[in-house]
Amino acid sequence: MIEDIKDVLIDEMTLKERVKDLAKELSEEYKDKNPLVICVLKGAVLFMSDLIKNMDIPLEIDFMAVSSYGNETRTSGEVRIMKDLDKSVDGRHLLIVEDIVDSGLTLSYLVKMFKDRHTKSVKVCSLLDKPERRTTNVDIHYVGFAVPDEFVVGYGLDFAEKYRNLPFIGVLKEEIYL
Ligand SMILES: O=P(O)(O)OC[C@H]1O[C@H](OP(=O)(O)OP(=O)(O)O)[C@H](O)[C@@H]1O
Ligand code: HPA
Ligand SMILES: [Mg+2]
Repeated sequence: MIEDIKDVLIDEMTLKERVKDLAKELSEEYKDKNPLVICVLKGAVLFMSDLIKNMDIPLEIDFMAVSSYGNETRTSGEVRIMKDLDKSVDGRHLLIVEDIVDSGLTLSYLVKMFKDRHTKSVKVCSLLDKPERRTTNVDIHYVGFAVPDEFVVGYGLDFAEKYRNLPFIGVLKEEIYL
């Protein structure tokens, strides 16, 4: 797989350090709120796991699967709920954990949906933010790293379900997807 990577954007050590810093900030913000921390599958699964391991506060977790990219490198423009939450969000402080915000479509859809479900608060933590690609405005309260307008993979992020298990964030060679 490494031969498909044009360059390593964020290495494993840098990821680990930044995730620890984010976890510290979030622990402060949510120490008395028993947040429901929602992992947006599949891409956020590695980030979520490392993040909550470093959060030394009471919290609960749940999972949501949405899909908008399928096997492409551009959003389909349509967000599909593939798996909804198991738990009620009524009166809860929600923290949505994402791997990347690109066009903003996925997240804006989720935030609106949760705000309509009588939550106490809804905030967002995304490992990556790709501001150059934004087409739908959405607040991201905690960001790991801003990335350039390149298709990135690794640490949970995929292209056609591949590369999620790379331990770093890398830029995929164009010839792989063009
Ligand atoms: O800001 P957007 O343009 O909506 O892109 C961001 C979304 O796209 C990816 O999900 P994908 O649809 O690839 O599903 P996956 O997490 O299972 O890979 C990524 O995990 C985000 O959820
Ligand atoms: N990589 C992987 N999945 C994505 C990306 C990306 O750069 N942008 C939106 N979903
Ligand atoms: Mg994906």
